Amino acid sequence: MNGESKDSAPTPSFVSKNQLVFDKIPIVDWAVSESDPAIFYEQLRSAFEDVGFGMFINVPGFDDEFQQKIFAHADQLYSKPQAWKDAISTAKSNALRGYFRGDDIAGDNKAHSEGYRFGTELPVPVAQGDEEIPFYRKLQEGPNQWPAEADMPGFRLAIETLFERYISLNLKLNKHICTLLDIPEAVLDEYYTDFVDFTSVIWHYLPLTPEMQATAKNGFVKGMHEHRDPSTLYNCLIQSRPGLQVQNHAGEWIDVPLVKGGVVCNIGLQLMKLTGGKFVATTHRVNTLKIDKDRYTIPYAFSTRLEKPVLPLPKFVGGDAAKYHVPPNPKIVRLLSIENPLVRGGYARLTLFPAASKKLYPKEWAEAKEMGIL
Ligand SMILES: O=C(O)CCC(=O)C(=O)O
Ligand SMILES: [Fe+2]
Repeated sequence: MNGESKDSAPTPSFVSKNQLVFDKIPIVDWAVSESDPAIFYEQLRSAFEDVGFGMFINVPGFDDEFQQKIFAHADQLYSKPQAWKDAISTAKSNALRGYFRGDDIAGDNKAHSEGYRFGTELPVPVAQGDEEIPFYRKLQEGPNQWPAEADMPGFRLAIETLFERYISLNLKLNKHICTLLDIPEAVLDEYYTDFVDFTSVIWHYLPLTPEMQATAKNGFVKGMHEHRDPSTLYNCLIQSRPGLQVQNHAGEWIDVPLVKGGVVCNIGLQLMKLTGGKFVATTHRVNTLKIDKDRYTIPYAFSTRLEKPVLPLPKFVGGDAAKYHVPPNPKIVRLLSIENPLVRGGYARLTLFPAASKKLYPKEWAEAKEMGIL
């Protein structure tokens, strides 16, 4: 049994006393946000408080036709020869921008996926005098590696259009979250940088083969390891096929369905902390056993200010709102116990992209292994 499956087996201590044991992902209908706010906010509350995930429908700009065009670009990208993809490898970018494989790493961290990572277009950080640039800044700041336009006509424009639409969704969702929590919008704004700092990946999950099937443990073949999103308030994602699973508060894995034109949004650990546990960051994974054809997903999240410690807001101090939610994965508990938000954020990023970070940050990767967070 490998470490991952040991961690994913439900243990008797992982039973929530006060949290709804959900068996499906709530629908949040953006179309009723204006016509019937009471219904909308109840849907949003249930998604973020009871489950930690919502399937958002009727989000402007995310219709199925648009999403299919984006997935066609992803399909074209991943159909390119391996050497072409390796030419834009994350191995050339300290900020882990570009292409990487999740399956060229041995052991527990091997995942049946490849990815292409983006962030805010920024220069590589330059050291002043004899100052050392810390690893968490190197991981955060740098330029993207776009493919040549002639190789992938229209790709950059389409992906940047998607990012613009995600920005608009995030800005509106921030407002709705503040309304739901009954806090001024400025409170949330303080956790963001002055410019839009974001992280996004185009994931390609490889379809199940008999060889992969033979490695199944506890009904799981690793597309992505189980985790909670560490360094974001929340995350939004479009998907071309099912495969994502969310762990309910009794330890069972619930499939996230494919809803055409839907956007999956889930709470990250930062927002859980900020709300004293009122909003719940829920463990999730991608199970290749559920994937019979190539699956593409594109998550997108605003990054929070690296240096700003995230503590429960005054109205959530005391944990009255906090539900009893025992994190099931000891690796996540160890990650969360790192005090310094900068270092914790850096390690969090390493754990999300182990295949890419092992090569670029061997020292920090070995440390993370040693600390038991990888
Ligand atoms: O691709 C998916 O379905 C999940 C991705 C995810 O959980 C992540 O990027 O944090
Ligand atoms: Fe995630």
